[in-house]
Amino acid sequence: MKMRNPPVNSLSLEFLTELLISLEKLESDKAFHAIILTSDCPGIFSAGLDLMEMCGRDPTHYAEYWKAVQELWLRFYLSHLVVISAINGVNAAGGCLLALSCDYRVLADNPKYAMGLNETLLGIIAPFWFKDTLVNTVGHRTAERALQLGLLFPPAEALQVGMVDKVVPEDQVLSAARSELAQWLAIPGHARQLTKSLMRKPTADRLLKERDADIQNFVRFISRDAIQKALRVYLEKLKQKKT
Ligand SMILES: CCCCCC/C=C/CC(=O)SCCNC(=O)CCNC(=O)[C@H](O)C(C)(C)COP(=O)(O)OP(=O)(O)OC[C@H]1O[C@@H](n2cnc3c(N)ncnc32)[C@H](O)[C@@H]1OP(=O)(O)O
Repeated sequence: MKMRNPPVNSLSLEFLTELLISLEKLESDKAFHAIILTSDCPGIFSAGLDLMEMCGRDPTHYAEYWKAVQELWLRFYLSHLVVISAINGVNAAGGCLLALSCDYRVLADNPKYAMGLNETLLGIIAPFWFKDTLVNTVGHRTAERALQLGLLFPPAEALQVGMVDKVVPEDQVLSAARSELAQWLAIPGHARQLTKSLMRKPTADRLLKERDADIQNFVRFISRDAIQKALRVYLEKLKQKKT
């Protein structure tokens, strides 16, 4: 599955919906057993959630958007397919969450390709299920430091903390993901799927139980004047970087 939403694969509502439909199609076709998730945007895996979806819109839109974000995470996190990410670019916040929801992560060895949950740098907060997904991957202490500081880890550090499983030269990201896949596909499917569910269901259930409250909380938070201002300032900084 190659993500293509130029220029930065930001996860707009439309793009989230496309990803969701693609995933559902693959999951419902018995011929498919695995997905390699990668990017078609040079140098960028994903810039995360689309800030334009969270800025200057009305509460109904925020609620619709957040429901789609939740849905995509739940589907990827609990997918019965083997999902491996071949991370071939910088990967921030919501994009990093997508990669963390995969079963295995291969990252291209380029110092520019940092990844992490950098929400605090924008003046916003990673929701509890972003946090849980990170804790499940790197452990509590590393996650606590990474989340508070909004750290984006370059490849060597991402490997060291366990945010990714393998770092390989850039031209080998896909082949390394394919080689890894062979090992996962050699395991009896039902045993692997049930084990995945056993490991992940408690984390997903936390959100499933509180889904509506989580949406309301997001809408309240993102609608605050101070948060809207912080997002506008951040977007403006991104634009000024060019001049
Ligand atoms: C309880 C409440 C909880 C609230 C939780 C909300 C959770 C949010 C999670 C998120 O995912 S927030 C998004 C975090 N993402 C980032 O911080 C990444 C921002 N982007 C970048 O750092 C850079 O763009 C890049 C990815 C490193 C790429 O750099 P590059 O120099 O190649 O491109 P740019 O010139 O910066 O960007 C091109 C173009 O795209 C726009 N853009 C970039 N990122 C986003 C984005 N996330 N959403 C929307 N638009 C984005 C950027 O503004 C440029 O636009 P222009 O019109 O061409 O100037």
